[in-house]
Formats: sequence, C-alpha cells, structure tokens
Amino acid sequence: MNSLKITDLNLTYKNGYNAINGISLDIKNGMFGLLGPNGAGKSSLMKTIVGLQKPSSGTIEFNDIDIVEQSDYIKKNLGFLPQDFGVYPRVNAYDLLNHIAILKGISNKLERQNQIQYLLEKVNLWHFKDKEVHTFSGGMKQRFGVAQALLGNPKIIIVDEPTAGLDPEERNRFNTLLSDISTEVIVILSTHLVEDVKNLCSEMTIMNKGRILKTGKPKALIEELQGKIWSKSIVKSELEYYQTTFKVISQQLIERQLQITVCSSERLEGFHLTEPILEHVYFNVLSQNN
Ligand SMILES: Nc1ncnc2c1ncn2[C@@H]1O[C@H](COP(=O)(O)OP(=O)(O)OP(=O)(O)O)[C@@H](O)[C@H]1O
Repeated sequence: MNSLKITDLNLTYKNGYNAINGISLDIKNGMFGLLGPNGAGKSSLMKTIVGLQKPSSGTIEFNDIDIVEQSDYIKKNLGFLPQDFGVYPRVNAYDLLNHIAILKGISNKLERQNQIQYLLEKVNLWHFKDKEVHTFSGGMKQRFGVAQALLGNPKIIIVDEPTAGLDPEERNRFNTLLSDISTEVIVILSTHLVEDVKNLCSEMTIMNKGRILKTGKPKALIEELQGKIWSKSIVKSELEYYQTTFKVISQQLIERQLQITVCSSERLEGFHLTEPILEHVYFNVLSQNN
C-alpha cells in the first residue's frame, strides 16, 4: 500500500500570494479526487507534490520518505498525465513510447519492449502502434497518455482534467481504465468537474483559495445532505429575494425555467425536497466559504 502524507503545507509565491494555506491530506491507493474551481490552488498543490516547487513550510512524505528534501524519490515513482500534451511529434505510438521510456531511465532494451507492448495492449492501442500519435482521436490520445504515464511502473499517478474533450463513449472507456489502474497505485485526479469525481473517486477533497474545505468519501458527503436539499422554480425577478432570504447554493435553467437549490435543515414551504447529489455537496461547501 502506497501512502502520501501532506502535513500543514503552505506555499507563498514570490509576489506574496498564498496559494496553499495549511493543507493536510492523507492519501492511500485508489482514486483521490481533488476538486475545486479554477484558481483554487490545485495546480500549485500538484506542482509542489511532484517537486517542481518547494513549499514555504510543511512536509510531504511519500511512503515515509520526505519528498520535499528528496524530490528524486517522487520523480522516479511518478506518472503524470497532463490535460493536454500540446503538439505531438510526427512519430508513431511505439517509437514515441520508446523515446519516453528512455527518458524515464528504462535503459534495458528488452525491458522497454516488454513494457511498451504490455501497456499498448492494456490501453487497447497495440493495433495502432505504427500509427502516428497526432492522427489519433481524442480518446486514443488520452489512452496513449495513460500508457506513457504508466511506463516505469509508477506508484503515484497525477492526472489533470482527464476527460476534457472526450465523447461519452471514450470517456467511459477512459474512466474504466483509470479505475482499473488505481487498485494498486495512488491516482490523484485534479479537476473542476464534479462528474468525474462522482464516477471515479473513492475519496475526495474540495479545495478553494488554497484551503481544504471538506474531505471524505463522496457517498458519505452526499449522505450528510439527506433531507436538506430543497428546490424551487422561480422567475428571474424573484432571484434577489430568494438569495437574500435563503441559502441558495445553486441556480440553473431547466427547460428555460430558473430553478434554485437551497440547503436547509428546516422544512421550506413551497420548495420540493430533493435527493442530494455530489454537485450539491460541492456548491454547498463552496457557498459556505465564499
Ligand atoms: N507562479 C505564481 N506566482 C504567483 N501567483 C501564482 C503563481 N502560480 C499560480 N498563482 C496563483 O495562485 C492561485 C492558484 O493557482 P493554481 O494554478 O494553483 O489554481 P488551479 O486550482 O490549478 O486553477 P486552474 O484549474 O485554473 O489551473 C491563482 O490565483 C494563481 O493566479
């Protein structure tokens, strides 16, 4: 079992901005969702974990090794799947993986061959090994991304907004693949999409303004809101009244009708009691901390 233990982490950028404020997290094998709006500090946290920048204070231990001091240890055990690789060189899938494997330090040729074949089969791209990666569809590129992240048998994989740009079928296939992998390693999924966390993660945290606002199992966090989520269709001119009178956690247009959602422990006359979902957890936590 791998473990990533972050204790009282702080990061202040040179311009004085506190991007990480006293974050503590304990992450084990499985998929961990790091959910927060744009600018919440997710990238700052990821970059600090992988050793691209040093925290101002606090500790990060990976399998009991202090990786702030020994960042090589995490780099050796890390797989990274960025949101977008940018432009692919005009090289076929096999050769590109071979090149990345060399960069990752897999110096034995036979070992490289075995790993590349194994991984291309695992992500269902073995038949396309001679095809240039820039000609792949979005889903194939994402699966290729997973294969490159898995080269060298990493113990921790960091994935940034993985399903952006995938169609629903590709998204399902990709999600199944990630969830298969995560039984033996830590996978941290950084995203602003509640949907991805809901589908994939057994543990999650919601962060904003550099702080952790809530951590737990998605199911348990949803359960906490049972009997407290109320919704109502209103007209736009009433919105201000409802916002000042109730704790409105979200508003959305449903068939051109404005619907508000309110979190309240007390019964609300004229509202419908609604089954809580993870979006309610997310918006409720964010609205408490704005
Ligand atoms: N090098 C830097 N110097 C100063 N401020 C920075 C630096 N990098 C990021 N920030 C600020 O830190 C805050 C958090 O940014 P960060 O990129 O970590 O957020 P994020 O949650 O990953 O958002 P996104 O999903 O938009 O990438 C932002 O307000 C950003 O402007």
